[in-house]
Amino acid sequence: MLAVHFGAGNIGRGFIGSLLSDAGYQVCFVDVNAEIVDLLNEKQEYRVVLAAENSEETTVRNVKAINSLQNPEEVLEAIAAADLVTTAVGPNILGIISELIANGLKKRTERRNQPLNIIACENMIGGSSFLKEKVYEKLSDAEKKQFDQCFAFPNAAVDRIVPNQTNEDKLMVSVEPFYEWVVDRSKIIGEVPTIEGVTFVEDLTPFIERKLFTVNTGHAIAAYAGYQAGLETIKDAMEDPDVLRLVRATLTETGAVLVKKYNFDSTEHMNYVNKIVSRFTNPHINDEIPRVARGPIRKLGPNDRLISPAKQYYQYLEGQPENLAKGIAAALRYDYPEDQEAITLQSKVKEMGYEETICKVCGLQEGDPLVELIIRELN
Ligand SMILES: NC(=O)C1=CN([C@@H]2O[C@H](COP(=O)(O)OP(=O)(O)OC[C@H]3O[C@@H](n4cnc5c(N)ncnc54)[C@H](O)[C@@H]3O)[C@@H](O)[C@H]2O)C=CC1
Ligand SMILES: O=P(O)(O)OC[C@H]1O[C@](O)(CO)[C@@H](O)[C@@H]1O
Repeated sequence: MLAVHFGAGNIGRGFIGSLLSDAGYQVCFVDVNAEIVDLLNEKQEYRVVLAAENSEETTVRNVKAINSLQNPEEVLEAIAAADLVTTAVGPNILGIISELIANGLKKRTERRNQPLNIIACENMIGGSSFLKEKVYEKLSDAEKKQFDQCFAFPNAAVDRIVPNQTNEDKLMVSVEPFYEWVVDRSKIIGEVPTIEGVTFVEDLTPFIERKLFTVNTGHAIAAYAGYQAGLETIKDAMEDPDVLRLVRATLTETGAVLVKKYNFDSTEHMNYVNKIVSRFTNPHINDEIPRVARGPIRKLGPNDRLISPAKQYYQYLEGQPENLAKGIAAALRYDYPEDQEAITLQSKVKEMGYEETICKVCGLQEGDPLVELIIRELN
């Protein structure tokens, strides 16, 4: 069995590639990082080490890689032969890889009539659906019909903290022990793949919202508030009483929305929140704030981890999401000079002021109570 995985980065090697290899797939990574691609082809294996007391280590074997900049034709061949395609490249890159995926799938339809699932493993709602849209933009109406018969893009939620790696062994990845990979079974075409560690569910929405509005909201708040407090790592941020208080208060707000919307058991949900807060404070993980804060414009988007739960707070509850607004204000102030989105965000603020920036970046309307609440926090 062959799995073609786009993105041999932290989550690609440290999570998706590792589970797929354990499930018996040969994993063919596709990446633009020549050093990583060459090393993967040279060694054909890499180490995954658990960031925990016992530093348990496993070796992921039977892997290879293609440099999509140098050998795009090879990528098309791999897609034509694949039993599964997955991605972990970042939401902004999905549009870029969609051309190769479209062409690979076209090649496949010329060769064989075998169904294929393409699963985007990104921190976003509807990642695979978005990738499908981008792929379909490149097709004729007849090709779209043909693709509908053969290919599916089930959405997924992936959760494992894999910080940026600074190991001497460039392929080795240090990962937290916890992981969760949930896939929308209702959209799978053909046989449901057997991958230990993947949970297939009929309705993904509660899972992805629970994950995005808890792990990712909490992490983002720790990062943006921690940055404003002059701190360097998530661990430092979580040790700061003010940041910790804000993270917990925010997760109480998102938790209240989730419990109301999905009828979750509130005690169980609080246990989930506590587990996540303890993951953020894992002493074996050195997670720098700029990694977790990266891409503030994306993270401030209307359907992402900060604005979406804040909007839903008004929909499902009484009162206002005061703490989410504090976190959003910290995100709007994020000015890390090595983050291109932070630079763009700050130039928008300079040019248009906060109100217009919030409306444009967060997709909110002037006069919306959430806009007013955020502005209050910024003053
Ligand atoms: N690191 C983590 O803990 C988690 C990350 N994610 C999600 O996984 C995705 C990837 O994140 P990370 O692995 O942390 O990032 P990363 O930066 O470590 O990995 C991304 C990889 O994609 C590659 N890439 C960039 N452009 C490409 C292209 N055009 N074609 C093929 N490969 C390309 C990069 O060279 C890099 O190796 C993101 O959507 C992130 O939100 C989800 C859960 C956990
Ligand atoms: O990968 P993104 O969306 O930029 O955000 C970083 C987030 O991803 C994670 O790496 C994994 O969920 C978290 O550590 C963090 O909340």
